[in-house]
Amino acid sequence: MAKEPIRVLVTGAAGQIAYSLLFSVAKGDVFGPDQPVILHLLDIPPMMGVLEGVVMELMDCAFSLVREIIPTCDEQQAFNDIEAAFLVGAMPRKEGMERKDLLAANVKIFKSQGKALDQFAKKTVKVLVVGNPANTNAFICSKYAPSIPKENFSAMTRLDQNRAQSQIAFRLNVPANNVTNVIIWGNHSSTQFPDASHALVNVNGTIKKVGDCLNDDAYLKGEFITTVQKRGAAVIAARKLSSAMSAAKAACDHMRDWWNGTTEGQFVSMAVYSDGSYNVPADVMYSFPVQIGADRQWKIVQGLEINDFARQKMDLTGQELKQEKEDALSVCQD
Ligand SMILES: NC(=O)C1=CN([C@@H]2O[C@H](COP(=O)(O)OP(=O)(O)OC[C@H]3O[C@@H](n4cnc5c(N)ncnc54)[C@H](O)[C@@H]3O)[C@@H](O)[C@H]2O)C=CC1
Ligand SMILES: O=C([O-])CC(=O)C(=O)O
Repeated sequence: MAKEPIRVLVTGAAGQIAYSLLFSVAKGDVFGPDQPVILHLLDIPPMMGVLEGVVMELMDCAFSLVREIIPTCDEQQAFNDIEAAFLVGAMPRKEGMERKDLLAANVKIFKSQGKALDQFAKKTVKVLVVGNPANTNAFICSKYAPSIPKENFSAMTRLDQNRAQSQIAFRLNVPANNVTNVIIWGNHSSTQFPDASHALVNVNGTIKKVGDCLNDDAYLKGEFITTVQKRGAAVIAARKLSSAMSAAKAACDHMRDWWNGTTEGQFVSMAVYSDGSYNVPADVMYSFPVQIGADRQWKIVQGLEINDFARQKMDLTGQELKQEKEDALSVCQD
């Protein structure tokens, strides 16, 4: 029997990331090749002309899964009855900025959209925040949507995970998906902790520890971490625009795994509501390794060994999240 269409929202729909993201969602890469979608596309009034062009192109792709396209600048219409939301719409940073410098400009968008989620979306909606500073925007969004479980909100650190996985895969000369279980801890910022100490690699059919194959502790504790931490800034310096194709790919990977579940024995990183696991701060959106079942509920992977090196890095990024949260709460009170 044919599936009923689901309503999927993409905000910032006239922007860079959405241009790649919409293609993949419409093609069936996220919700499955047999899942029809009704696309809700939100942007601000001055972008409605550009959005019209995006709608034309989506139509011209002749995707069979797209049942309806709703371009709008009205939050009620955008959030009405949605089952999944990609909250991308926000200002991107420019060269020389940290992502938290966007907080004052962007966090109010997520306060308003939290309220809209609360009022109009399905209570089971899965929300992925991409707009920066993503963790703290997701925290605010959830705070203003008290009728929706906190577990339904997440922020994107999958791009960091993909970057980390790819750095290792190129170094070991294996395909990117042969590397698994790299972890991103904490904030999607330059304090994040990319951790390869639990990572595995499939070498000609044999699963080995990445650390044993690379045999280069100095790299994994040094250049590997800083490359991933600074990759967003490096893309901006080169492109004069922030990453878009790779951000869209990561958003698809994140939502696909949330919707369909993770592969047995593997975990992925998502910034989710922290319960204080691993003694990191609670009540912030902290990126953890998670596993997801067919019920679409994520669970933080427990019991991983944390050494002193990791402890210090996990604490540092946790402190930054606590500070960002305080700053965001005071912006929202204005
Ligand atoms: N979490 C992550 O890994 C990543 C996050 N980002 C962030 O994603 C965000 C979007 O990036 P781009 O698409 O490159 O930016 P962009 O500037 O190309 O597009 C953003 C779009 O959002 C729209 N917008 C602004 N306010 C809005 C509102 N209240 N409601 C709906 N739409 C609104 C703008 O009009 C624009 O069309 C930025 O904050 C960027 O820093 C980017 C890459 C990776
Ligand atoms: O660096 C930026 O501002 C955009 C972003 O979040 C990333 O590429 O990771």
